Amino acid sequence: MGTGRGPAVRTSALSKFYGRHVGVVHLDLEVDEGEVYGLLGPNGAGKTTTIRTLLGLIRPTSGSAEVLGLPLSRGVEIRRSTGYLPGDLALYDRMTAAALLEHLARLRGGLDRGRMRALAERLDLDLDRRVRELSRGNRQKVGVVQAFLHRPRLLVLDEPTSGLDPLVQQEFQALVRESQDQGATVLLSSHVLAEVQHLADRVAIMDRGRLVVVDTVDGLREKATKQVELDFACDPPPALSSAPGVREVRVHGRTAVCTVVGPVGGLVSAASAYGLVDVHTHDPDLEDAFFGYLGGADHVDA
Ligand SMILES: Nc1ncnc2c1ncn2[C@@H]1O[C@H](COP(=O)(O)OP(=O)(O)OP(=O)(O)O)[C@@H](O)[C@H]1O
Repeated sequence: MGTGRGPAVRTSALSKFYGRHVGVVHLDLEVDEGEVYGLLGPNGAGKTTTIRTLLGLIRPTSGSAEVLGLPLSRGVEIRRSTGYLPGDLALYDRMTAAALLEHLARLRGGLDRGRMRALAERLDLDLDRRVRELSRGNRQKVGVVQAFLHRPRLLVLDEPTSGLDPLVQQEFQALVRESQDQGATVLLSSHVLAEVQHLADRVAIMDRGRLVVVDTVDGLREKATKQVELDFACDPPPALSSAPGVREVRVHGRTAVCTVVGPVGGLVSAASAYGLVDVHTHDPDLEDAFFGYLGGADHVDA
């Protein structure tokens, strides 16, 4: 949840069309200062368009937004106070990682060499290699270091863990948490639902340029569908399909697999009158919420 310090990002009816093509439509977002906010959605949902618009890198077709209290027309100042990791990271590749990071830091007004070395060490990045010699994941680490290096008030991270191995992803998550502890706001776009689930206070789900829902991770979880497996001593009773929250029942021998929204208590007490032997539930993750909200649409390829 937010900290009540007011929004770090606020958009009002923000729309971006690329000619006739939809980028984002009528977007009303509010990210509180100090919160980690997840932007989730399938390919083409408009996450990158939203991010690039907020940083003043592309102009909205209509609507307005404020980032750190500044209107989008003050993009240079917005970018100076922001650590931005683009999804399509392109780096000067003739320099060593250290030289490139020093160069980028100077453009922002100064380099904390100790912090650069510490971040590189945590992410296991060799600063002395030329960028073009680095693997894709190691280049991504250079992108992560440059985003966090100047301890920005706002971090905007577009698909940040793409290409990072699981250990480095854990370190990245620790970095996000530390930044939040130090007061930073973090806007994080991702296809990796598990990553957002562990980091985000709130999540916005986008689809085809539109905001589908904004909720806390717990709120999404409550509304998500979950699978409940009920084992019976004899054939499962047909009455299960009319129990509270049950959306679907599939029967395999003496087991009924029920798709349920909300608490499972009603289903379990209905089942207990019919020789219920055992219950297994699978805790829903955001993937279930995601599919629930998008109606299980098959265009979702997250
Ligand atoms: N430069 C452009 N010209 C035309 N259409 C564009 C351009 N950039 C983005 N779009 C379109 O805008 C829509 C939103 O794209 P965007 O890149 O913002 O989505 P995304 O959620 O970041 O997707 P992904 O997860 O694939 O990166 C898509 O339909 C895309 O085709």
